[in-house]
Amino acid sequence: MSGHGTPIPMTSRASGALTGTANVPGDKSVSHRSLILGALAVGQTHVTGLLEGQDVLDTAKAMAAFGADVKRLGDGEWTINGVGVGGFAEPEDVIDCGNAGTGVRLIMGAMATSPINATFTGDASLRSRPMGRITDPLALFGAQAVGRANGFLPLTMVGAQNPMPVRYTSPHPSAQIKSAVLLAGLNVAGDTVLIEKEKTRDHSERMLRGFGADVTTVETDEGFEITLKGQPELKAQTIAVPRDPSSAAFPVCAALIVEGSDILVPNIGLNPTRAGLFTTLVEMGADITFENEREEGGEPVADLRVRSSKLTGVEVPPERAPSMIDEYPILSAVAAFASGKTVMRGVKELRVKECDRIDAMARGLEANGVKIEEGDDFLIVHGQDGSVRGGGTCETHLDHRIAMSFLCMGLATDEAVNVDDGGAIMTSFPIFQELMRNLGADIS
Ligand SMILES: O=C(O)C1=C[C@@H](OP(=O)(O)O)[C@@H](O)[C@H](O)C1
Ligand SMILES: C=C(OP(=O)(O)O)C(=O)O
Repeated sequence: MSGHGTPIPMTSRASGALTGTANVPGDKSVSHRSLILGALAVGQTHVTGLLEGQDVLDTAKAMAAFGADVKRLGDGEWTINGVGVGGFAEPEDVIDCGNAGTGVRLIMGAMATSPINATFTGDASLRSRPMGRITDPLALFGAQAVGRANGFLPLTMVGAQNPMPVRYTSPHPSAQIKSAVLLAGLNVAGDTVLIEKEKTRDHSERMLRGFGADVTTVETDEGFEITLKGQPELKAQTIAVPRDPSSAAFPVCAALIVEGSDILVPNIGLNPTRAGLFTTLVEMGADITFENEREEGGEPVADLRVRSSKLTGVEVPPERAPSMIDEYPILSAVAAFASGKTVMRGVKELRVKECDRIDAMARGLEANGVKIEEGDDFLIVHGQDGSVRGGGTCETHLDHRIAMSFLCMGLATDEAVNVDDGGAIMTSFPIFQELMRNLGADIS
């Protein structure tokens, strides 16, 4: 688990052209959901391409603790023999979700409508992230969260004895809130309805349908209204996890800023609720081509060919934020090399991720000679037109995306860029350093 070991300082230096193929790991969101839905299904779910990052491994362990039979057959290949909706057993020990907000929040939802109790914890980062956004809607089903006065982990979820279906309007644009409510609704007779004002990633809806649940989405004046019919029998599935666009973002952005680069990033999931970064990069003048566009397992997929490019700052439309929420750190790093300002507004959700990502990016960029402006829900990066000083040490606060963003930035700065701790990279992209070095990146 990240955050419990000794810090791992890392450094990146100006590198020659990046070339070759970047085979990034499986999608983290789809991997968590494959394990959780597999555990709630009847029969054996077979998964290939599962991300074996620590976040997902912690979810696999948790599903075993709730009674599913979870087995690793080989690299990324897993089976889950599920217990069926309503079949979760009470775990004998604390569920430690490590660094994973998605893991803990979705699992809390999945168990909240069963008459069992479970105690959840995580690392220092996860123990400082808000859980009220999940425990509040789960309380409407009849589940109770008991724990610290500030609502942070550790906490015990006391599952509802007689759960009631819920109609809930999410106060934040969050797929984790939506997913927790829908997963809780599985074990409740009647319709559970979740309304979101802005569309967030829809992997839960797609995968629930794939497992046989009745889930409908309609657009109304209030936003997107998602209805799940309770107590379905979920049927085990065969799942090929697409590769993670949020991980692809790092080699893609590195290739854009390192002169002469030309790389291929195959098989990337391009679900429109996830692909906002690529739209933004193309608007900035990025030379990205989407080759072999196709559908795999119900998700759009393409191979990305990326060549280094001269970029111009843009104003990112705030309504695009949910579709690229995890990509603002790497976009901020790339924006430092553009000409002109890149304006990112409507991004206050960044303040409650593995760390306060607006603050972490702002401080790290300043330490490397980049001018920024920041506010409660915005960050503006003043592009240095291709020449960024570097030379700074960036604090990563147990946040994988902050670490990888600054390490990519350092591949094109005048002086080396240091991060104080790259340990958290293991949570989502365990082969990051090896993959980047194979492309020619100087990261040590
Ligand atoms: O549902 C998911 O798989 C995720 C949802 C997002 O979080 P929020 O729901 O908090 O926006 C995202 O940041 C996270 O990396 C994965
Ligand atoms: C925010 C992230 O993950 P989580 O919320 O699952 O910790 C992320 O991976 O960028």
